[in-house]
Amino acid sequence: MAALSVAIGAQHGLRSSGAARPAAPARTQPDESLSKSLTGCFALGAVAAVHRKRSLTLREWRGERTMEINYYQLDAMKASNIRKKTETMLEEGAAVLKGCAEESAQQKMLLLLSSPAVKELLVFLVQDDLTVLSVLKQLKYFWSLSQSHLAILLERLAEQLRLEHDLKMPEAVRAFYGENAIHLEAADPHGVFPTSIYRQCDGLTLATEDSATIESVMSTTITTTIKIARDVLQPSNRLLFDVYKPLGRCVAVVDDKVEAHFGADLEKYFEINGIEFVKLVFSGNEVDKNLSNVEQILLALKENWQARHEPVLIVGGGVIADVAGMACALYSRNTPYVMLCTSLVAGIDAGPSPRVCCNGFSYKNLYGAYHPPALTITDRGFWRTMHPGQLRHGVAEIIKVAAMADLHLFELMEKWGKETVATNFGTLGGLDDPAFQEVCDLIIGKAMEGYVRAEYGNLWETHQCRPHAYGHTWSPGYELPSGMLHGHAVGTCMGFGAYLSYKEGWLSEVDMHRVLKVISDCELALWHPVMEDTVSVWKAQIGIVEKRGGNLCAPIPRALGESGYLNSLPERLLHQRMHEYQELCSKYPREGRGVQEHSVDVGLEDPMSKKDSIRDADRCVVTPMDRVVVQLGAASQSTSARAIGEAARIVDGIDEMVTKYSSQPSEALKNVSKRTAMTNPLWAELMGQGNTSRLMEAEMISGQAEAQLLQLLLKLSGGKDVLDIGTFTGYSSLAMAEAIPEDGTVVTLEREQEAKDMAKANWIGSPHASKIESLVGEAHDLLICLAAEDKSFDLVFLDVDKPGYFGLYQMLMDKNLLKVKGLLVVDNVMYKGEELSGTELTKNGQGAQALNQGLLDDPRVQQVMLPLRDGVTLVYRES
Ligand SMILES: C[S@@+](CC[C@H](N)C(=O)[O-])C[C@H]1O[C@@H](n2cnc3c(N)ncnc32)[C@H](O)[C@@H]1O
Repeated sequence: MAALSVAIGAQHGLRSSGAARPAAPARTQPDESLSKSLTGCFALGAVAAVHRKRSLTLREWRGERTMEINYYQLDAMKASNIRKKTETMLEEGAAVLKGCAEESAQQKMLLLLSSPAVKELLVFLVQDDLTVLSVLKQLKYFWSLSQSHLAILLERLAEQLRLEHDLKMPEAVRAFYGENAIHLEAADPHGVFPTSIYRQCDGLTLATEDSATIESVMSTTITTTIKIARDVLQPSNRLLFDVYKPLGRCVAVVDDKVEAHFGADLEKYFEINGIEFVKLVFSGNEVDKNLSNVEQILLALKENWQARHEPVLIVGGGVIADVAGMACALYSRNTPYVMLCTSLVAGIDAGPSPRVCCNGFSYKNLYGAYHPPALTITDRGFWRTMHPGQLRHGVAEIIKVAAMADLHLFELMEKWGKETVATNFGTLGGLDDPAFQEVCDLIIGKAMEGYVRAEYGNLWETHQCRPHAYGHTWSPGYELPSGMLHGHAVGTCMGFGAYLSYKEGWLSEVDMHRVLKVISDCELALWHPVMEDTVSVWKAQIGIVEKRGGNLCAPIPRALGESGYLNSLPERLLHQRMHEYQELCSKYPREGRGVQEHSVDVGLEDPMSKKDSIRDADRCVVTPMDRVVVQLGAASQSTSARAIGEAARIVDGIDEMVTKYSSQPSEALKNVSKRTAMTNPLWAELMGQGNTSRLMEAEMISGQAEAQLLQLLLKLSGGKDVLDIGTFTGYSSLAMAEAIPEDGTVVTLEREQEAKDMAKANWIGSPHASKIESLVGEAHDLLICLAAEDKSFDLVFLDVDKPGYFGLYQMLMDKNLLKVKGLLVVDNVMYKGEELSGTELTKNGQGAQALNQGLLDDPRVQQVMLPLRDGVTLVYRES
């Protein structure tokens, strides 16, 4: 109903906000089907309003099947008031429609909106009784899409009436609705200027009289709909039509593998329905579930002028649901999306999940947000193209819900589990058996309902009584090393949980075996040899206790279909129970092993082979110490993330400590900071290439400690003619300029004009800036010029591309650019510890090594290498 108010506001030029676009994409013309559906929509609203049962199923009303929804009980008085008004409106509306049967849809709508009974009801709903409005909003979102989209259609129609047709709304009618819109600005801004029709927020703010203390309590309402449907891509199917037709277009993020099978069907659907379709295809592979993929999606959305109120359509399985859902959470801080699930796991678990996420630095789901879809559609028709092994492992998620929360579903799985697996859930067999088809839908619907009931009631995961974590307590310790598909790992852990429940005296022995049997019947694993390493399983338990806020809180069935939580399992007992459980599994078919239980068995890569070393090595290695951390992580995959994080903290701490206990830089030098560098396009360019800010900071800016060293060396030596090779931010030039006498000079060389300009800007304000002479060009060419001018220097700081180091050094020596008794300071001589690690050297590593060796071989110099940051060598020229 909030959107209905928008429709009314739109008559008066009050527009709902959306992203500005260069040119508005062509919008859909309202068609005749609109006027046909009008009467139905009004009737739907009427029945909803007066229906006083606590629960109502759509099946009762429209003969379709959907989940049962609980509604608020309406106050009898309000209901009868609405009923009266609605009946009057229906009568009057029907008469209006009858009297203008030959008119256009626009004309019909105009007449309807002008009718006194319609006007009265619409305004009554939003103005006189906001409680009822909120109830109707629930009904709108949870019951019938056609009703909710009436509101959007009204807005579009009103806009078109105003802008594109000669049909003018009479002033009196416009004024009537206009007054209502003005009222709403104060009473319910969501009703007149919404940016989202799926979310609302409210806040209660209290303050002391002097406003010195302000307390606020905020609340959020998120609405969502879940549909189990068939033939969603049949052009006659209304589900996607109802969302996107009123908007005029659909921007979709599609999994690349789904695109191969269903891309053409998707295009056809939107084409036949006259809806502009923008298809963005992205990888749905676990290995690509990273932040840069999220960024790519964000960019694609921006390039297509995605507005924050248009739901993005996400088509695919669990990975694309996570990654594209994450992009939607970030895009304009929160953009709605519709999830069209094409895999079993997505269809009952990841798809409607309120959690969206991506991996980072090799940690699974390091980044994430809570952002449920506005609409989730599960159509098992898509599963016919799934690899049977992929489908099978998804079944574990159904058993999980069944054992923990739904005995009826559990019994269905006992009876039909085998057959659903064998037929890809009725898509590769059993097609001509309507009863079996019904069973398949029922199983999916029930599993979905269980999931939604548990997860949406604990949206922010603010407590750990999560039945859905059944099968996820100990398996994280061995899933990755085993190479098992997730569902099989969950299967083993569910079996173990059922055994623990039996040992606790919760499940009877018979029921415990029922759980094990259903897992086994569905050809999922109960046991895997990797579990013999019970020490790893214990480590996993420690990790999970940490994750669950200090509690084990392991979900296991208390009875079949009922959740319980085990909060204590001492180490010795865990080892013992694991051995007992192994023995138990050995008596099951296949000795408890699953069918096609490994990722490689279903054509996927072994996740271990793709598991990049612990901290995204290439990006994080800046200094030799960084290399130590990476080696530590790579040495043992079982090294806990915490230990590696601790090592990283110490390594980072070394730099911090050196900085802390060295003399502090001048204010001018402080200004030449990382932030200054970040404003430069060079920074953006390097970031675009995937470098991190840490890399930029450490590699490109001569750090504070090095600057202090340069200053001390100059003060000690009394040098006043200085050459700085590699200007970049100008930090080292300015540091050295500060340390030389008034008549001293720093000549600084840089290949990039942009860097020179940035450095110059950074020196403004320093009284020492006048000592700096800045030259642009290749260092090699500029050295030739300087030599031709007979220039020579007391101190040279060399800090450019490493492959050129040795050649430049030879020029400095051979052309006497470095004075005898002068000092050369060279940065990055350890080059990220490449030589130390014994790995193949990069060109930069080779460049640093060539210089190091060249210095050793040159009798004219004496040098010392200092392990400061990335290694600094001091070279004294003796002859
Ligand atoms: C490591 S940064 C220098 C950092 C600088 N000392 C500071 O304090 O910000 C290296 C700079 O040298 C420049 N450069 C690299 N190779 C060069 C070459 N062969 N000739 C001239 N400039 C070069 C790069 O463009 C970059 O700006």
